[in-house]
Amino acid sequence: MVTFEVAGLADLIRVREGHFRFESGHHGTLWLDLDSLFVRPSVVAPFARQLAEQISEYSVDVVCGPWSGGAFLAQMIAEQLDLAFAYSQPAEDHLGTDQLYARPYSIPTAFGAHLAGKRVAVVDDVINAASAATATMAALSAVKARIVVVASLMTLGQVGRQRITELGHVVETLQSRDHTIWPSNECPLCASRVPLES
Ligand SMILES: O=P(O)(O)OC[C@H]1O[C@H](OP(=O)(O)OP(=O)(O)O)[C@H](O)[C@@H]1O
Repeated sequence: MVTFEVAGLADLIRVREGHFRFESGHHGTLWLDLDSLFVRPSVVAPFARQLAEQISEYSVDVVCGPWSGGAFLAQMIAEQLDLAFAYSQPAEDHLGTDQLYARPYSIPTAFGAHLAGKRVAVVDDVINAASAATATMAALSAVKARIVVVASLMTLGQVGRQRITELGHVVETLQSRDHTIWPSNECPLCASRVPLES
């Protein structure tokens, strides 16, 4: 079942069980309600501080996260380490399909202009399939930034973490939770005709 390594973080995140399709196009059984995580920044701040400590080992210039949860966390960590901040934004379309990793992200021009040659930490509140994190990494590469670490408060399962590792990057996290995800054509819930949750 669940192993939460950092006391208290679990209490901030409500988990729903069911049959879900994620931004990556994968299907899986857990949906984390992250919308309320940043309602009170002072509650998340101790966890952000702990992740900031891990990131500080990598001589980072800029902390960058995908909009929106990753960006909120990136801004907190950038402030705590007195570093620059940037965020990536997802394309408006490319939602709700089973095609894997189809949603591109981009860096807003005002932030991208300062990223060439900089050492960047990519942070996300949660890494599941790593759709947001790896699309952010591609967007950072497009503006010639150098990714030196990828970090999250929590990783779910192995698929996303493995994808980042295969791209040659280190993942730092505070805690991990089991989660199995599948491409839609391998999803046992689809095979059992369990409807997707909205
Ligand atoms: O590793 P992944 O499979 O990409 O999943 C993790 C992403 O999902 C959540 O974002 P969400 O899509 O819910 O958008 P939000 O941050 O705007 O709530 C979370 O904030 C991560 O960015």
